[in-house]
Amino acid sequence: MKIAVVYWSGTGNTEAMASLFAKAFQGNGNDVEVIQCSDFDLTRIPDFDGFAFGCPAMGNEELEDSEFAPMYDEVEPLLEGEKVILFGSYDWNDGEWMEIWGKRAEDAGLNVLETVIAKDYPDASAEAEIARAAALMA
Ligand SMILES: Cc1cc2nc3c(=O)[nH]c(=O)nc-3n(C[C@H](O)[C@H](O)[C@H](O)COP(=O)(O)O)c2cc1C
Repeated sequence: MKIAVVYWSGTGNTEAMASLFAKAFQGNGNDVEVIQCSDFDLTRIPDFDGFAFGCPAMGNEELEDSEFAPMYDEVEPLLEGEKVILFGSYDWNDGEWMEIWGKRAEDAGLNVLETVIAKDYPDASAEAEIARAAALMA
């Protein structure tokens, strides 16, 4: 498969998760492109068979609103039935933003294979969770 890993990261934690996803996808024999969200738009969708979108909890349990959310709002309606994994880092809450995001994506008809969250920088257990989730993209 050709997989796009599309992410936003302010302080590098979600970026580290994106790198771990890329490594895991590649280890499973996929072609991977890691793309900053501002470089991704709807014209790129046909290039890929699967998508991993990464964004930390921002605002008040929200997606980052200046770069990630505008991109995601544009592409989500065009991803019906597509395989996606959603991931991101958080800190002081309990991951509610990802529950909201996952439900939103399912309601839009995306095939959400898994959601993965990491508190701050991804630790060894987050890395294992990423490897397990990445194997679902097949
Ligand atoms: C403006 C701002 C808003 C945030 N809002 C939340 C939040 O609503 N819930 C939460 O658990 N963490 C929140 N955080 C913490 C970040 O999600 C956390 O630091 C995360 O690891 C950042 O990921 P990054 O390094 O990929 O930018 C916020 C951080 C910032 C700077």
